[in-house]
Amino acid sequence: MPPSKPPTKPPLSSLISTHDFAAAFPLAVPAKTVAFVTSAATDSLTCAANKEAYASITLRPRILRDVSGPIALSTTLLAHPVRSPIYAAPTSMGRTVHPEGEREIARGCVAAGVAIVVSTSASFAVREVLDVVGGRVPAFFQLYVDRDRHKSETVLREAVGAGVKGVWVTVDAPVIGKREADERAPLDEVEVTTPMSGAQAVRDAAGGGLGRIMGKYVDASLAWGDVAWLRGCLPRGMPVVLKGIQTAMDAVAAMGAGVEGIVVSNHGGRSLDTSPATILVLLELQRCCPQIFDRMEVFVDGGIMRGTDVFKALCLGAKGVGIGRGTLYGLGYGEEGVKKYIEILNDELETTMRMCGVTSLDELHPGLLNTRAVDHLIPSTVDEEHPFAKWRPSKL
Ligand SMILES: Cc1cc2nc3c(=O)[nH]c(=O)nc-3n(C[C@H](O)[C@H](O)[C@H](O)COP(=O)(O)O)c2cc1C
Ligand SMILES: CCCCC(=O)C(=O)O
Repeated sequence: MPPSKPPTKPPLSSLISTHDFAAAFPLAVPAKTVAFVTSAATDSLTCAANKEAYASITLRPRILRDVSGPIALSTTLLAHPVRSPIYAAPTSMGRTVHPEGEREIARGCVAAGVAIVVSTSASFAVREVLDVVGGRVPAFFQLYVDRDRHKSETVLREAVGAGVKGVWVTVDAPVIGKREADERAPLDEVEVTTPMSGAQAVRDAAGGGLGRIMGKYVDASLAWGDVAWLRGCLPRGMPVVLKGIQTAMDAVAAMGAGVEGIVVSNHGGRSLDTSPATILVLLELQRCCPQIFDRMEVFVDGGIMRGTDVFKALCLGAKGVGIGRGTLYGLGYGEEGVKKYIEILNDELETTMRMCGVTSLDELHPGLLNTRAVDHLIPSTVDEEHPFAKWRPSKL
């Protein structure tokens, strides 16, 4: 028998859903890249829960409301106009997927008219990515704070100088999560450098985990008081967003710290396994601290695979919806793939809106959802009366 030919990736024209992109990804990139991108922390329960929780919330479609007119998906993110609330969440080391990495993601975002968030651990310097953007869509900078704060200050100066519209500080990864598939996959298949963090991909005694090795610079001492330090590094008026809020208590604390936005995120389940699905955290914020939605922009990411998922997040108050792995699945097909991935979600969102009797984003509200199946999972208060807030370890 002749050796069987390795399967080749299907043509872009044949992909019609985000699931098609996810299935094609392993055929488009090296095995190490698949392990790095698709892996999640320990048992991947949160990664799965992010998706499953969307399925547990059902829609309450309204009928006979003349939805023949155009659908308006355009909105603003931190006051910057975009064609859709969907944006490219920050993802590191884009060159593991495509030689042009984040620059190619940027081209896809420009073509789709959506915002991009550039990671500190991008494969290109922030200016090289923003050169591609050319001011045509808003670009934000995701900051991992370096243990050497001078390095962070330099990177922030470069990001501001390059023209980013805000800084998103990641707060759900004081250390990088334990991703076993990434740890096990040999490191020698990919060449990785991250110019802004200056990290080197060198295997160590713990394994070949790209995320862990490249994330060693991240400062675990980061604390609430550092919001003032960050403000001091930025020009007046530059928005600050905390990425990785997972409880109403911290959402309220973020409001108290005076930031302009938060991202409800668990890093796509890559940080702490068994942390709650992000759509449930969004529901918790609606129940426990609805005032925050008037004071800050609330974004969400994690597990979004369908227009109905986007719709549910927007109904629960999200101003924007981030796509992490999906952007990289699209990147497997270059700029066109990124654009198509976003447009598939836009099309599905439009269909969902018409079916639910609405034609513009400002008509979305929680009443279009039935959350009964998950209500028992939602903590109901943020104050000290809450049993979790009172809980202390009985044995120290
Ligand atoms: C390969 C990969 C790299 C990532 N790198 C970063 C990063 O550098 N900074 C960050 O804040 N989040 C990072 N994330 C997390 C994403 O911003 C986002 O929170 C997450 O992927 C959303 O979940 P989803 O993949 O299910 O869409 C990364 C995610 C992936 C999959
Ligand atoms: C560079 C550190 C890790 C990047 C990251 O955030 C991720 O892989 O999820």
